[in-house]
Amino acid sequence: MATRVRPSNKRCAVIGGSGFLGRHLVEKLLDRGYSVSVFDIRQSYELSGVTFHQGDLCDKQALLPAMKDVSLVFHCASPAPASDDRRLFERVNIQGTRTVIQACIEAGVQKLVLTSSASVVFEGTDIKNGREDLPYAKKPIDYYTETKIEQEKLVLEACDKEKGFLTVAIRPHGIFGPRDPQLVPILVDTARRGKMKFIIGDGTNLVDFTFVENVVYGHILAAERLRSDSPICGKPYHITNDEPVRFWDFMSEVLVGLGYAAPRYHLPYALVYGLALLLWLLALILRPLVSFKPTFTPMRVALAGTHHYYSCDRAKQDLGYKPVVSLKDGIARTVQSYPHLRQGA
Ligand SMILES: NC(=O)C1=CN([C@@H]2O[C@H](COP(=O)(O)OP(=O)(O)OC[C@H]3O[C@@H](n4cnc5c(N)ncnc54)[C@H](OP(=O)(O)O)[C@@H]3O)[C@@H](O)[C@H]2O)C=CC1
Ligand SMILES: CC(C)CCC[C@@H](C)[C@H]1CC[C@H]2C3=C(CC[C@]12C)[C@@]1(C)CCC(=O)C[C@@H]1CC3
Repeated sequence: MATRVRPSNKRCAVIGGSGFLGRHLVEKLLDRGYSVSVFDIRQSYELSGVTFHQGDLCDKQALLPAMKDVSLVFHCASPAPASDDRRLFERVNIQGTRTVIQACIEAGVQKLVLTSSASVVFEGTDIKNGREDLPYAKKPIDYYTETKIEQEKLVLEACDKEKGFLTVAIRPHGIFGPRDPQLVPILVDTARRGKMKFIIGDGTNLVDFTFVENVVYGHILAAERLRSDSPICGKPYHITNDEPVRFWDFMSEVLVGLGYAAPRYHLPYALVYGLALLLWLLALILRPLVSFKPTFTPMRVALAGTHHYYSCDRAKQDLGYKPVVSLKDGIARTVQSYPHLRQGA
C-alpha cells in the first residue's frame, strides 16, 4: 500500500495569491521559510519558491494539485468588489468556497484561513469600535458583501476538531499599500477627473484603513496559532491598523502626497447619497442601451460618509496581534510606491 506523504507544516497554498493581498502574503510566507503554491485564475508574477497553478477555484479537480502535501491553505480570492455581477459573486464566493472546503478535506489539509471582511456587519450606518459579536448585516451594502457573509459562515461552520480540519476567518478593513489596484487608483482617477473637490458630510467620520503588511501579519498569526486546543477555531477576527482616522484626512493625505489638491467643499451626506442612489438606478435601467459606471455609488458614499471602525481587541488577546506598520508609515510607503500616479506623471 502506498504510504501517504505527511504534509509539511511549512508547505502552504494561497488561493488568490496573484492578487494584491495574496501576493504580499506569499512574499511574507517565503520570508518565514514556507514553500508556497499559488492558485489563481491568473498568474501575475514569478518568484522562486512559488509554484503556480492557474485555474478557477470553482473547479475542484483544478484545485487539488495545488493542495498536494499542503497542511495549510489561505483563501483570499474574490471577484473585485467594484463588479456589479451578482451571479459571479455567488458562483465564486459561495459555491467556489464550498468547493475549496471540499478540496481541502479531500486533500488532507488541516487548516484553512479565510480572508473575510469587516464589512460583513456593515449596513451603511455608523459602527464605532465594532466587535466581532455584532450580528451579520441583514441588509448588506452590496452583492459582494452579501456573498462575503455566506462565505464566512461556510468556512467557520466547516471547522471540525474531531476530523482535524480547523478554520478561522480574518476580517480586514480598507486594505491599502503598494500595488493596491483599487483604493489609490480609484482616488487618483477621481481627482484627475476633477471630482475630488467635495467632502461628503462634515468630514469628521472615523474609518479604519489597514496597511497590507498588518493584514498579512494577522493572517500568519492566525494560521500559526490555529490548533485544536486554541480558542480561535471557527472564529472571526478583525484585523485593522488600530488607528481609526477621519476618512477625509486619510484621502487628503494620500492625494496631497501624490501632488493633488485635498477636497475642501462640504456637501450634505443625505443629498449625495440620494443622488448616488438615483444614478445607480438610472445605470441599472439604462444598462441594456448604454453602459456607464458612476464614480459615486451608494456603497462608496456610505463608506465615505459614516463612521465604521472596528475593535481588534480579540485579535490582540487570542493571536497576540499588534500592527507592525503605523498608519503614517503605511501612507508614506504607499505614496512612494505610485510614482506613475503622481500629478503630472
Ligand atoms: N481590498 C480590500 O480593501 C479588502 C479586501 N478584502 C478581501 O481580501 C481578499 C483579497 O482582496 P484583494 O487582494 O484586494 O483582491 P484582488 O482582486 O487583488 O485579489 C483577488 C485574486 O483572486 C483572483 N480570483 C478571482 N476569482 C477567482 C476564481 N474564480 N478562481 C481563482 N482566482 C480568482 C483574482 O483574479 P482577477 O483579478 O483576475 O479577478 C485576484 O488575483 C478578498 O477576499 C477580499 O474580499 C477584505 C476586506 C477589504
Ligand atoms: C470616490 C471616493 C469618494 C472614494 C474612493 C476610495 C474608495 C475606492 C475606497 C474607500 C474605502 C474603500 C473600501 C473598499 C473598496 C475601496 C474603497 C471604497 C472595500 C469595499 C473593499 C472590499 C471590502 O471588503 C471592504 C472595503 C471597505 C473600504
